Amino acid sequence: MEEVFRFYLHSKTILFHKGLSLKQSTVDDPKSGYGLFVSPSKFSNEELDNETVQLLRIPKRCTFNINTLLTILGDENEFSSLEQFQRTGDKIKTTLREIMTYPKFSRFLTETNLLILYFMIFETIHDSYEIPGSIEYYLKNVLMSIEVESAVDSIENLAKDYGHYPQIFGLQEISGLFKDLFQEYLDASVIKHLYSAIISRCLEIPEKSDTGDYEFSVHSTLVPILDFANHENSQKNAYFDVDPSSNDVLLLLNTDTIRGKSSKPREVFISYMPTEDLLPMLNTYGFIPDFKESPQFWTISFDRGFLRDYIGLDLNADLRLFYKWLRINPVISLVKYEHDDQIRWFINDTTKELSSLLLPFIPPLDKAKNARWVYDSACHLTFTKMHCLVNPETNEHATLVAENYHSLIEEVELNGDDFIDLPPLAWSLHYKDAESGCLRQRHTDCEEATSILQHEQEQDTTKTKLRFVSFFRDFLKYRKARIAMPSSNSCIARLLFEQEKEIINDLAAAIDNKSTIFFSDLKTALSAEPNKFPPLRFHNEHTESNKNKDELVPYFKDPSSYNPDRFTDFFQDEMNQYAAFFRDG
Ligand SMILES: C[S@@+](CC[C@H](N)C(=O)[O-])C[C@H]1O[C@@H](n2cnc3c(N)ncnc32)[C@H](O)[C@@H]1O
Repeated sequence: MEEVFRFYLHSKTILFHKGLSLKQSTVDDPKSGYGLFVSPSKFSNEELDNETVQLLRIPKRCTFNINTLLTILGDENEFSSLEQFQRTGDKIKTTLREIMTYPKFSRFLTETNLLILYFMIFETIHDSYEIPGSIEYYLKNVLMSIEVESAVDSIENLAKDYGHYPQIFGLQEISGLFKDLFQEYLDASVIKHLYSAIISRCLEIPEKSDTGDYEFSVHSTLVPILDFANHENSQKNAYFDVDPSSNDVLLLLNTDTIRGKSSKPREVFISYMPTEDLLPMLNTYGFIPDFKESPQFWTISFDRGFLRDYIGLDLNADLRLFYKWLRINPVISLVKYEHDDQIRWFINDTTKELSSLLLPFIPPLDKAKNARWVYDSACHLTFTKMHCLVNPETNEHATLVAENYHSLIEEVELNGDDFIDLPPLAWSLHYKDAESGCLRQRHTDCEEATSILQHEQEQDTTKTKLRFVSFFRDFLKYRKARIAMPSSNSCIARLLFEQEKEIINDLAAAIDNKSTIFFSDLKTALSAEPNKFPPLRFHNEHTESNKNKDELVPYFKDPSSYNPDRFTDFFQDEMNQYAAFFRDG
């Protein structure tokens, strides 16, 4: 890699500070590879008087993002002849046109994926077609030559144990897409290598727009040489920025990190992720940073099968169906934190999403006499009733309408999606009316339920959390057994399993020893927030469980004899609320 450094240094396209060099990283992790270094003695006193000093200036035309690639490929001067320029251009156009016809392609259209797609095309055609020199050099000597491993390398096996993590599931889908598109031309290992090399080196680089005064857009970009800077939040001494006058990318060193220090070379560190969310870091960069002083996060995604089979709650249907109908993301944030000289994992109950996850754990009303939530296994008849009232002309075919709703609901309940895209008319909430104190029941969505129950949630927080902790302890036991025999022994899988075991052991011990489990009980402010939760998983081609057909409610029950008042005191309100759905349907 030193040769690559020398190549760019001598090419004079990129401006280097004379104190900058490339060496093996000082980070004690076999994944750390090469890193950038500065020699403090090479900085003048004048430079050290400033807050920052420029280590690299990389002109926009030397970087690779979707816009710069189009500019390079559209420039005839980048090719040896007009004929070569046209030949390559035509080949790329036809290849892209074919790829666009791939049925699932639009689902994966992100800037990073397009960038990967272009480089895969370059790798496929570079033996027979001319590729502009700057692209070919970077592809051959950087992307294809570096050592890299990300979760995509062992994704098929990882997905067996972690497929319920949306990030792993998503990676499996995208890796399947690139495999489908390029397996005829490239080895599976090359496809994975190129994918990992690009995602681990891409940076979100701002670019000043030509139009607005201070308008910037951000692009997923590969930046030669800057992409050798390693991540270390606790020793971060540099950052990248853009020169708004030229859109050149700059690497800037904070001079206080070298001022008055020994003349020994120091590694340059930037931050890939200011708040360390460990699964995305492992997925993208293939390593998990050591815990220093800042909190680290992990978002647990509950196994959908565990939710389906869990019997510890007094629900008359499974927890998976509850979360699906109410569109609740079955995930919970955890935080690794140092408290009383102990570093361990806590449940991060500072997120607003937790109240939705806890909805099914709110204790029953009146000492268990009244279930809090009731599932209506004949809810297709509520759908039918509303449908026929909104569309009176369908009344005479009510049985047929019921039959249709029955099959639709059966399908959406059993598919692999995390949510059901229908009005939430399957679960009925039982609650005490805040004003009258009377018992009421109604169908609600998650927001409505959270707001209705806010008062009770506050009163019953301790009981609700206790019920959740009991569920969570069972979940930890289930996961411990589940990952006892990992289905992959790749390096990434080992890191992932070790990390999950650490989490399970910490939290199981805390629960068993009655130590603090919830972060809020530490009575201290959390200095960082976790990243946004991963999206709900969408996997409707897959059937999750095969319920015994005998268990299913027959659809032929006479719709006219069905009385929805058994489940709601607000039938008319609900019908008005969802009328548009039934009218459209
Ligand atoms: C943008 S590249 C940085 C240059 C890279 N070290 C190389 O040799 O090409 C990102 C990769 O560097 C490694 N890396 C960066 N920071 C690291 C750290 N703190 N610990 C371990 N590996 C790190 C990971 O392999 C990551 O995927």
